[in-house]
Amino acid sequence: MSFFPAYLKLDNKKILVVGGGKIAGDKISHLLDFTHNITIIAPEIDERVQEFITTHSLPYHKRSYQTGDVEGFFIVIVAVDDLEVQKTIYEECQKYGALCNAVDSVEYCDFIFPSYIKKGELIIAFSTSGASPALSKYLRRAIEKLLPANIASFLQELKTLRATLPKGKERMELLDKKAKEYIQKHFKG
Ligand SMILES: C[C@@]1(CC(=O)O)c2cc3[nH]c(cc4nc(cc5[nH]c(cc(n2)[C@H]1CCC(=O)O)[C@@](C)(CC(=O)O)[C@@H]5CCC(=O)O)C(CC(=O)O)=C4CCC(=O)O)c(CCC(=O)O)c3CC(=O)O
Ligand SMILES: NC(=O)C1=CN([C@@H]2O[C@H](COP(=O)(O)OP(=O)(O)OC[C@H]3O[C@@H](n4cnc5c(N)ncnc54)[C@H](O)[C@@H]3O)[C@@H](O)[C@H]2O)C=CC1
Repeated sequence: MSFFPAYLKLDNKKILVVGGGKIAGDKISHLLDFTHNITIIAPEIDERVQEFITTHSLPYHKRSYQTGDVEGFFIVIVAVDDLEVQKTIYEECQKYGALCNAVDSVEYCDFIFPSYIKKGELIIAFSTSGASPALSKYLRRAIEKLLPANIASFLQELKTLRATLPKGKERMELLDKKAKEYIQKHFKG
């Protein structure tokens, strides 16, 4: 079965990152686009992770993972270089009902990170279901180049129109027409 693409609301949801190396840094930098509610547990951390902790006042516990640490977290990212630790934490997540992402094995993932483009409120995500993260990355870069420079502000314009005009057939037709014309103009579709 493939992964279901969903966009999660992270307000008031606690996230735990276990590990503080290069990959933990990558995951934290992506999470920071969406939330600052991130706790880190790791005996050693890279300079970049230290910078994230300092800049965003993230709670950091300088130690190895201990049984029960996942309790109270909505999402847990296991960015350690040890598959046994990933398996143990994944199993604990199942027990405590936390969503687990293990960076070394799709088998221990309840969800996986997509590659994404964020332009204001437009978020385009790419996933290969774990088959080729590199393909996700290069596809993201290629698609990003095709996007009109003003797409975020155009989206904002549509959002405002949508919020101010009364709901109904007229609003629906106007928004559809504006979106269609914009896409046709920029993509010759
Ligand atoms: C399953 C998943 C789980 C997860 O991490 O959530 C996962 C797993 C693994 N990645 C590995 C390797 C690489 N990962 C990247 C890059 C990214 N990896 C990301 C996501 C994911 N990686 C999830 C699936 C995504 C999908 O479905 O496409 C991205 C998209 C998003 C992000 O990191 O936030 C981000 C690009 C961000 C961007 O720039 O847009 C690169 C390239 C690079 O670093 O430049 C390489 C080397 C090239 C290669 O292998 O392709 C390895 C092997 C490790 C080893 O060999 O030692 C595993 C483990 C395994 O495969 O078992
Ligand atoms: N999913 C992805 O996108 C990718 C995943 N990987 C995988 O990610 C893993 C991590 O890679 P790096 O960050 O480069 O490794 P790293 O060696 O830089 O960092 C490992 C971190 O885990 C911490 N750690 C180790 N045992 C721990 C424990 N019991 N409790 C808490 N923290 C612990 C260490 O202190 C360190 O901060 C590797 O196994 C690699 O194969 C690699 C490339 C991409």
